[in-house]
Amino acid sequence: MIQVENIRKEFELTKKQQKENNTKDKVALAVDDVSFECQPGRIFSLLGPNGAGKTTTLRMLAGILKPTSGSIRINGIDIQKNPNEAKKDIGFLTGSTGLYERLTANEIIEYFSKLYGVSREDYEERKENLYTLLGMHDFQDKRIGRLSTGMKQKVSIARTMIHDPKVVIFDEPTSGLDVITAENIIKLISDCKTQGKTVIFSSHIMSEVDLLCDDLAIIHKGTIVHRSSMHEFRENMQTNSLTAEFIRVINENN
Ligand SMILES: Nc1ncnc2c1ncn2[C@@H]1O[C@H](COP(=O)(O)OP(=O)(O)OP(=O)(O)O)[C@@H](O)[C@H]1O
Repeated sequence: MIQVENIRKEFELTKKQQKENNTKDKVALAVDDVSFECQPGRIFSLLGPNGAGKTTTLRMLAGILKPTSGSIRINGIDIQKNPNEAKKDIGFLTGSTGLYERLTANEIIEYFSKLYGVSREDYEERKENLYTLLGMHDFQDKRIGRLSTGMKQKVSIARTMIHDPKVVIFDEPTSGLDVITAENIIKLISDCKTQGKTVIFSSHIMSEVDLLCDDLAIIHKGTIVHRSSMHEFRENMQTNSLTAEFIRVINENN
């Protein structure tokens, strides 16, 4: 379970950033008073246009960024008070997940499984399942530096899942992937739900959200402008498609 209460994130702007953003403000407010809950066995989608605050929010949930104010609890554990404990339960996938270019996929997956204290038996079994699902056997011994963007994304996903986290946070999980791999990621996310994990992912692809999610929040300019179950969202639509409805909600809050 993820419980988010009134989180806010201000970034201090450098002189250069002030110039680039054409502002005299010393801080930029990226996330403003955001609250929501993600339940185990359900998939929550954080939707929003570019620059809405999705990545910033997810990075705070994963304990990588500190909120300026507000609180986040992962399975009841306050991530700011007990970061190490809370992070044991989290798998976080982001486009900027760093991979050591000189290591192979196998070396990276093994390294992270040891870091999380995964037993040899569990490691072998999970690795085999993930490699099969993601189609990773062919390049498992190649150095990361020689892999394509999509292959690197697969290694990042396997790395995120090797310790079998109870809470899974995916920042635009299918971005940059071919349709076959994207389908496999969708299957992986849906399997997480079956296994009773708490899943949150960010996206701006409505078809993906439609396929997967149980609950959604739409974020715009750092603020939550809609929050409901997917069922309620569909029931109350004022337009004839999910994409049109997403755009309508955004425009209404411009
Ligand atoms: N380190 C930073 N310093 C200053 N401003 C930042 C920083 N990181 C993000 N921002 C600003 O915070 C806002 C939210 O950014 P964020 O990356 O969370 O958006 P997003 O919804 O993930 O966008 P996208 O869909 O384009 O990835 C943007 O206005 C962005 O410019």
